[in-house]
Amino acid sequence: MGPGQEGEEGRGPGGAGGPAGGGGRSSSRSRRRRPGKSKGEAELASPAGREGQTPAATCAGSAVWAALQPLLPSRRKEMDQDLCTSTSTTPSEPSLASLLQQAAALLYGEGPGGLASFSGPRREACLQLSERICDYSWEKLNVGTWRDVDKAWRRVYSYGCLFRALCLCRDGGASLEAVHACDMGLLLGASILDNILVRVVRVLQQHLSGSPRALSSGLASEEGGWGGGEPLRKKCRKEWPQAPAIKAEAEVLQLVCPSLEHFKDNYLIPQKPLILEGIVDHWPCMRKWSVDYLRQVAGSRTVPVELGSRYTDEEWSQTLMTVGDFISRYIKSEGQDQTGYLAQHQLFDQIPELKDDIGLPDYCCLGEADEESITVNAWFGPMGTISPLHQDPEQNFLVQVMGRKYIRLYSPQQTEQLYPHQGSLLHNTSQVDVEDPDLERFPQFKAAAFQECILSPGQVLFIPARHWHYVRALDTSFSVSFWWS
Ligand SMILES: O=C(O)CCC(=O)C(=O)O
Ligand SMILES: [Fe+2]
Repeated sequence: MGPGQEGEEGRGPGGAGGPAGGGGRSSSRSRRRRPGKSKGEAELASPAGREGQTPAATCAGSAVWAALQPLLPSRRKEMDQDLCTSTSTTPSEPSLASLLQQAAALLYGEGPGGLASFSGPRREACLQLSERICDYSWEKLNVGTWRDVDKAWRRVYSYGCLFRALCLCRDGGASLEAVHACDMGLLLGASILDNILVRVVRVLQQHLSGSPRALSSGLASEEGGWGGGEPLRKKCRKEWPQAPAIKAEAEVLQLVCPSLEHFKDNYLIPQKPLILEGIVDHWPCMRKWSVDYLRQVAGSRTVPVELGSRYTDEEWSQTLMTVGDFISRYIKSEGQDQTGYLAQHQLFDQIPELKDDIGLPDYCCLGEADEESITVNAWFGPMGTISPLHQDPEQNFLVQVMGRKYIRLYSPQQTEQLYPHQGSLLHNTSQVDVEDPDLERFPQFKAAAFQECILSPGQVLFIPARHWHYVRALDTSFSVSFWWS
């Protein structure tokens, strides 16, 4: 989970948590393990991809190091204090605390040179330690369900990733491996040193040379428990009728910029769905974002991707890959018979450049909780992604930025007719395939009252808390959801 990605809700079983930065949805498969030390990781750790020691590389290393140093605590003592907090709650692991202290000692050095003189054998030794720290904490992250993983272990993992990234780019300059190390910390670790990994990766991005396309590939996707491996053969729903005919009597109402009062009295309080128009037209994403723009800004960043048509399928899994690879494999590739979905991911905490392109719907101020508690998720995928019928605990503004989505809504009063899965993991998900229901197994479903719409770019759907929603992308689509209370 990325910085601040503590929300454990969403489609899929709420509350199980998930490391993919994907909060609850990722957790929808908490029975799946997080990615093991993968082939991808092994490749990334191989010397080949690391810092060439050419004079040019060394020069690049000096420039990036000069930019990174101000981000780090200026004195080792400050880092030690933070390390102590990170390890104080880990179940007595003196050896690990000592590994962290040793890595910090190598980073800062004993002499007057301090951080500036971090190089050569000190860097080599620190790199080895960082890998041991990552491996050690990785094991801890992979035991039991994500929800039960001690946050202290996630902080330790972040430290391992930070040390690793610093070592990788010292001498050799910014590299994709270093960006990947930071992203792993952001996705699976917990915030350290006031979210330093976000700032480090921003500096690395600024120093990476090469075309965005070149930057977007070359990192192997994670394998292991999150899928990868055998490609799925399940067809996505490309053969579905593009846009279903919307029944006039079931269509969700649309209003252009209603006043806060009007929205509150007529939709929020009575918990009625509504499409709001004209409220996000001025957001930069509405004119800036395209598949190519996303590749340019985020191509080299590692993100969680869901593989398979829907998270309720047995074959469904999750993997990690760069945005660039995701776009090449699942968005741009023709005839891809497997669906990939960058779903329910707090991308904007991971990549603040993209956050600058979005805003916060004004109507969120009607909530009682403070702004910081609003969960903002990205949903980026090809035509045919499906979010099975499910409910979330909070109010939602689903902002459509690119492409269209077919959405079906059922009020919580209809719950019995929707046949939620039994048991705690998928209790917030219906067993019914909305567009192809098995009416013999689920006879009441036919009688359930619903509303529906095709959500187009610039439109914002208000989904009241606990309203059941089913979503199918009709085009390559990017939506941003705001969960608020
Ligand atoms: O767009 C989707 O696929 C699902 C969105 C969703 O479930 C949500 O925003 O809560
Ligand atoms: Fe949802």
